[in-house]
Amino acid sequence: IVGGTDSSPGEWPWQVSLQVKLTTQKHLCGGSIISDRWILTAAHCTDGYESPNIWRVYTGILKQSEINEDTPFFRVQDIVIHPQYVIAETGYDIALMKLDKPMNFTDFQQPICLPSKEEANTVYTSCWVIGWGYAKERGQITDILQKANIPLVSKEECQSRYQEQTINNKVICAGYKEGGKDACKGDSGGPLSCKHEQIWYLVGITSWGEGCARPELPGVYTKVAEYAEWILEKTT
Ligand SMILES: Cc1c(O)cccc1C(=O)Nc1cccc2ccc(C(=N)N)cc12
Repeated sequence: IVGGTDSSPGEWPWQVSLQVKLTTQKHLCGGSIISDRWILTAAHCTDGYESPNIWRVYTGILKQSEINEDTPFFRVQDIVIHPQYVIAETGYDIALMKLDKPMNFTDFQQPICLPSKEEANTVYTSCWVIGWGYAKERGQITDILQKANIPLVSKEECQSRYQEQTINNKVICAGYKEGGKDACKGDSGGPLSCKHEQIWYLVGITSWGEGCARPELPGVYTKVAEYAEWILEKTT
């Protein structure tokens, strides 16, 4: 996250760190808890890492430095990638990870609400992007989970900024005209969480953007409400 601030323990209990263990282990992406066995993330996070066995899901974590050989994690039993996904910029950047066993919900790990298809045109006024991703374009993974509140941007404004891509109703854009606050590499797959009538909803999944936090170049997020049926079909 560029231009963010440190999160507090338990502030974003649905946020997970998705890590890959090969010869070494590293944080690759964020993700969101949506039930006791399912994590929602971005399909592009699995590019080149399609095998469920190499993934480790860390829940209830605030700092990456909390993670060591003794830190408990969930294994991944199954990865479900949207069938129409090709690359982030052309959409359908959504994937599900099924955990090897159900998690117990606590103050530090619990699900976020999915918006329904009917709520696809709700006007959200308080949205936050969260993650351990780069704090600048040529950056690195941060230790403490970062948060930044970002205003949503209309589809028309977003399309005018990205002439080479198609900005349709299945994505949602967020950013400041002057830049400065945005998601970045390593935040992918994480939530764009919006509070509406005292309830938090998973409105977007961090997907792509030209650079990070550049003026007039908003972040592009998979619009979760457009995939409510697909998610229910795959997880029930
Ligand atoms: C290509 C690239 C890097 O190599 C390093 C950092 C950023 C980039 C880049 O252009 N964009 C990005 C690459 C990977 C994931 C990204 C996620 C969000 C955003 C966003 N602005 N909301 C930009 C991303």
